[in-house]
Amino acid sequence: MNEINVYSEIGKLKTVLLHRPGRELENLTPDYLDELLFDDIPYLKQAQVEHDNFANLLRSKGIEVLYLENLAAESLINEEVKEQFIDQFLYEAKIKDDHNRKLLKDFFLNISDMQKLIDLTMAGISKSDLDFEEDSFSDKKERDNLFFVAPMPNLYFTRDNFSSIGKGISLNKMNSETRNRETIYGQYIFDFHPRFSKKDIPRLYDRRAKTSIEGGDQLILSKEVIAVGVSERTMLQSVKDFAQNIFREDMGFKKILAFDIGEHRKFMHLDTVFTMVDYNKFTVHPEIEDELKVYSIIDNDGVLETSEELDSLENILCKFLNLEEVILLRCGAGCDVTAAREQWNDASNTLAIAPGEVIVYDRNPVTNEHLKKAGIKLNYIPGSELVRGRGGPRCMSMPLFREDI
Ligand SMILES: NC(=O)NCCC[C@H](N)C(=O)O
Repeated sequence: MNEINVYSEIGKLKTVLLHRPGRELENLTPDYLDELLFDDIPYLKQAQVEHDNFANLLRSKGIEVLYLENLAAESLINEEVKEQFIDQFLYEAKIKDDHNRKLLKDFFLNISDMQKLIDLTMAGISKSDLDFEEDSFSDKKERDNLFFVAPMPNLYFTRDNFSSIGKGISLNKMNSETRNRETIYGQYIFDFHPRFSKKDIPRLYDRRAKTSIEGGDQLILSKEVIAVGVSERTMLQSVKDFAQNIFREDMGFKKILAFDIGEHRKFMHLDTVFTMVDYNKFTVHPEIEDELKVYSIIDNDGVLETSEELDSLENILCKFLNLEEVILLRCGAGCDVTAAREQWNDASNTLAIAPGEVIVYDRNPVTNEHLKKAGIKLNYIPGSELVRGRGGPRCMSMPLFREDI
């Protein structure tokens, strides 16, 4: 059996990957918020309560919930792999000072519990955690820094650093340094984890690529069509490279739609403004509709053909998904102020767990009511702390297996 099977956005969800927020959130401080892509510092205890509630809801629907941190720990299968991981982790954490790199390496090597080791690499290591000689820093920037190793607070957005697509995975090159460090866990899971490493899972993108692509921009609209956002995080060139790899693997995907949503922090990925909730129903943030440009990319005998689609979003979706009608459910239900506020709080970032059934934050009542009136079944989760990282149910989950529709 394949471990990865994702040919839609809405097929019944069977297995999903989460990351329970950990101490990395407590290593957020005001001076680092911008660099670490956060708007505020969540209260960890409450964020964990909210996240556990999300995981329990998924389990109550019969969905297998896996945790990134557990898979990563289980991937350090022997001392050799452990040491290779530590070396690569420290290299990517840019510990320039040889002396401190050696001390940190010894510190990590001495941890025999792999879970503890992984959790620490995620949380980061502050200067107050370890008793190192400050004077040994040659570089002023390193001396002034609060951390030896910076935390990775965005890990609970498992949607972004790699994506399951068809039977393959796109191990993404992230746009920011902080998020690109996260992709090391996916690398070790797919190289070494007993459940995933032996399955010949096709690789659809390389985390060392030159241009970035992020999972929040990758949406599987049908078994033939993938939408990819061209955004603050994903370049058109990356979409073309990704398309080439998709067509090479011959998994049945025939068309890539590149949705150019512009570069904005408030909607950094396509899934913050557009998600699929049923066979012919989509959430959409009205602010993107006027500016949106859509390009279709197909494979013509080994050569990519790209053309701009000059039509409304509805008509483009009808055409490419072979549908008679599509319904766009606008965030804020027609009110621009509500749309702006609720989109900021991830009202359009729904996670479909079956056709017509989604998980949403309870804090967006207007958009939620609009979806409900359109016949969508809603499951609510609280997210007052989780939302401070700017992501909703879709951002916080990576489906590994969906039933085909
Ligand atoms: N798919 C998503 O939109 N994920 C949310 C990512 C939020 C995170 N703070 C980031 O800026 O990358």
